[in-house]
Amino acid sequence: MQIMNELLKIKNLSKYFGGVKAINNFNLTIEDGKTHGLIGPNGAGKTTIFNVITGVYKPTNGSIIFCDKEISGMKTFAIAREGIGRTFQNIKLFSYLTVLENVIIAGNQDITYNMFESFIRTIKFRKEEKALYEKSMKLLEFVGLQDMSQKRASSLPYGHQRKLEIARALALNPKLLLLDEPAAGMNQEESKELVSFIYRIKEEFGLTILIIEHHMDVITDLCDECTVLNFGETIAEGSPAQIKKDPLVIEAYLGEEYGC
Ligand SMILES: Nc1ncnc2c1ncn2[C@@H]1O[C@H](COP(=O)(O)OP(=O)(O)OP(=O)(O)O)[C@@H](O)[C@H]1O
Repeated sequence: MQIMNELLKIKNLSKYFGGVKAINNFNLTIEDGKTHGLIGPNGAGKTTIFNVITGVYKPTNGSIIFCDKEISGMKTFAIAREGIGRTFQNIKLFSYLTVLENVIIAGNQDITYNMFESFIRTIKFRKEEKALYEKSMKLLEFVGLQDMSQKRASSLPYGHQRKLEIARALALNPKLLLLDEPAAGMNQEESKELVSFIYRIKEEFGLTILIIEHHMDVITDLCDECTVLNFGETIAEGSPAQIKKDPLVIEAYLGEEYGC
């Protein structure tokens, strides 16, 4: 029997905002190399799960083990350094900086020189700056934005801003990538293109992916497994084909047209 590595293990996770139980006793295991979908109606708690995993919120209860290490309660930058990158439902970029500067800032964790070394421009400083520039340009090339490297981030069309956000997440050298509704606002053709793009990223960077998405076609095409949430609790888990047949999921989320 093949033994898979558990990259992420969430145990009995809860996050309450006053009386609102945004997540209640949530459990999830993702094996290395898999793509896992997180779906459910608006307000089900999906983004809160991303925010707790990435340290934006401290959990009320529970544990998050990433690469055999407890990360719940750690600061956001420390969690990113452990190897978790993310994109946001509402794109978050430094809109007044250039496309290249946005990626360079995200990749800053590779830098080891100190302020004095940068002030006198030591060989170490110049070497690391060059490496960071080259890495950032390579990432931009990978996502197809190399010709726009000097443009302001805010001037890019929406689809390109999404790709820039992914390049920024990749600059962190993640093992796990969290994608929050990457196909939001896309038509069917654009979402198909996004699916191929995500497959390409996965292969090139050897990533494991947790994705929140309302487009069921994207979930079906990409995910090995999915978890369906409603009111902060898991109502179903399984392959996309299994959950599409689940009466609870049809009732709470998908509606009758998905029922098989
Ligand atoms: N900072 C906060 N303060 C208070 N309540 C919050 C906060 N963040 C989220 N919530 C509440 O937690 C619940 C889950 O919200 P969350 O944004 O995680 O849902 P979601 O499944 O991501 O929804 P959507 O699909 O609309 O993005 C909602 O009731 C929301 O109002």
